[in-house]
Amino acid sequence: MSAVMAKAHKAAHKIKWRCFETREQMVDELAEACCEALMRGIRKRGTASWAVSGGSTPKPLFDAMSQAEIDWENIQVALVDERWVDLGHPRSNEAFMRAALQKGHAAEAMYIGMKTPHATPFEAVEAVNARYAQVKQPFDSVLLGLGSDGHTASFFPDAEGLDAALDINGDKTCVALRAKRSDVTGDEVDRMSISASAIAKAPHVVLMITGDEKKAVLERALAVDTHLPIAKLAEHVTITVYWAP
Ligand SMILES: O=C(O)[C@H](O)[C@@H](O)[C@H](O)[C@H](O)COP(=O)(O)O
Repeated sequence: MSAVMAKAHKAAHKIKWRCFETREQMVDELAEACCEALMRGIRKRGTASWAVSGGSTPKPLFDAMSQAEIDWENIQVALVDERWVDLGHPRSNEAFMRAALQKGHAAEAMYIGMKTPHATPFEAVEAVNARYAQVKQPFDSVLLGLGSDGHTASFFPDAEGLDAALDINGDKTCVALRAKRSDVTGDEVDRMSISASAIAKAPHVVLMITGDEKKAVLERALAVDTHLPIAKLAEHVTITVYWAP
């Protein structure tokens, strides 16, 4: 690749890498960065909001954050995205968030989930946006994850609703999607997600990933598979990647 092309490639996304030798080091640094972003929000406007993802990767970060002595009483913790299942379902992101984070000092925060009694997220989207209108916007910090299929938040490749979800000029905080069924989605193809435009307004957006496979997925998405949702989001949003083996 020529130097000019390499530069053009580089300019096409706004990803910053922070690579660590161990997961413990990564979690320490990321917890500090999230605390700083939330405290900055509190200093400026009295309250802060943190949008968090499900998945297995954030668990140690939630453990660390639950012990952080920050002003949790003035912090709202909301979901980045949700599978359209009830709180009692084993794959509920809200249940995971509450079990992993709503303890220790972080028990004092206010927690906001996405699921409503509506049959589908498309029917629920107005109600969920009304709920999220109570959450401080823009989010002071957004924690994203990455799937092996290149999805982040609930921006699944080829999902119904994906174009609206990725519209950087969109005016909705929350959007409904229906993913194509895959090994990654499992049965839960119906989704609610915060939108790319809501993520883009946040001053602190991080993507937490571990292991060589996820790193390779991200590198390939940014360089080759640029149609994948994570690459599309990174065209418009400055995202700091926290990676450890
Ligand atoms: O709603 C979901 O389907 C999950 O939350 C999902 O988006 C998850 O964040 C990624 O697939 C990464 O998952 P792991 O952290 O388990 O690898």
